[in-house]
Amino acid sequence: MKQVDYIIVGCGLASIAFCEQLRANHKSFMVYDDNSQKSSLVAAGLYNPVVLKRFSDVWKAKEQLEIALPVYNKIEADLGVKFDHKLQLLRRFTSIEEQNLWFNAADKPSLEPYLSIQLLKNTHDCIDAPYGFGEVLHTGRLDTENLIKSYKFFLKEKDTLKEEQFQYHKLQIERGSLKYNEIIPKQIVFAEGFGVKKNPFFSHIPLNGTKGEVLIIQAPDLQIDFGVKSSVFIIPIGNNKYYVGATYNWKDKTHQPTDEGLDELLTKLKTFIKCDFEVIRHEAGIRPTVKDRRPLVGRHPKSQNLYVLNGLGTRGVMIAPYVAEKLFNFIENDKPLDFEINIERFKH
Ligand SMILES: Cc1cc2nc3c(=O)[nH]c(=O)nc-3n(C[C@H](O)[C@H](O)[C@H](O)COP(=O)(O)OP(=O)(O)OC[C@H]3O[C@@H](n4cnc5c(N)ncnc54)[C@H](O)[C@@H]3O)c2cc1C
Repeated sequence: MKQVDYIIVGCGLASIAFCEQLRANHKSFMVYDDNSQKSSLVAAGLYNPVVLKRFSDVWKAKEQLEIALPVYNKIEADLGVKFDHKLQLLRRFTSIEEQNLWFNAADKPSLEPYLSIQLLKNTHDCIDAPYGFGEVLHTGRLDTENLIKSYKFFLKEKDTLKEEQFQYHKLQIERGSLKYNEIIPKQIVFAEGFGVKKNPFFSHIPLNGTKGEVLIIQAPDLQIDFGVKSSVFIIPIGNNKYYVGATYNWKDKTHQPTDEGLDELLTKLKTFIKCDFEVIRHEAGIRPTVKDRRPLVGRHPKSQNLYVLNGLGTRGVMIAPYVAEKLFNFIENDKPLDFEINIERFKH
């Protein structure tokens, strides 16, 4: 038998952020991951404090970035791997009206630090952008695939990762004590993303799930070192490769990439990219989205030592460290959870 402070189910962005809380506070833990969900792996990993469709601010963007970036930078330092890449991000305008909306938004105090008031002209032959671009400031890309692979390796070396399915029916709960196979944890945090749908303890939480498909393309003539947001994102990832994404599908909950997804991405991409390219990867994942667009964090209504950390939606990179800190302080320091992230907000 092995006693640990925590079991964590899942090894995506939510789990990694919570593990970092545990490491910082000298708690022992064991992580289970079965590779059943792909959201964190296929994510573009962008962190960007502005909703670029409507030019509005992202919920608690400043606070989240202030917490998130030091967490990722600490992991980089501890693991000796670089994941956080600063990225210049340009919003392609499609009309004069859109340019005007941008400059109006840039006047708002909450957006002023993030929207440059310079109109950038297009100087690249391979891009069609007659109305130019606006630059979003303080943006970057977390290489989530590299982060997760490296983090799993790091956990494995410390014998704190089991690459297997957590089987809910094997969890024994007796008079408040937990036992799972040979592990006796004080608490369990479930961070399974869309996989929580199979979790009998938290299957009631209102997680919708939104499938997203993405492409990696090879485009030697494109030669850009900045990201462009138009009807889709195109983001340079090195060696003439670019990440293109993403689709939003609320009905299909499978992980398979589809012909429809491919068509949609290519059609949108070709509206503003004018050079040849080759698709070298096509992938899909399910974002753990929630109707009110807020995370799902909290304690099981009956079993006091079971917790959930989920609902990171379309912005897991920025939100994960923020909610992980909130959950840790709730469990260990009795700090109440904000109503807007607490699963109790859905109690009737
Ligand atoms: C196409 C796409 C693009 C995106 N782009 C961005 C972006 O640019 N920026 C951004 O911030 N966010 C982006 N996101 C959203 C982001 O990916 C999510 O918010 C985030 O990854 C959710 O992380 P998670 O850890 O909650 O869930 P997941 O990443 O789904 O991780 C859950 C983990 O739990 C494991 N698991 C589940 N059940 C079990 C079980 N029973 N036993 C063991 N393990 C289990 C799974 O294998 C998985 O590893 C994107 C998502 C998609 C799909």
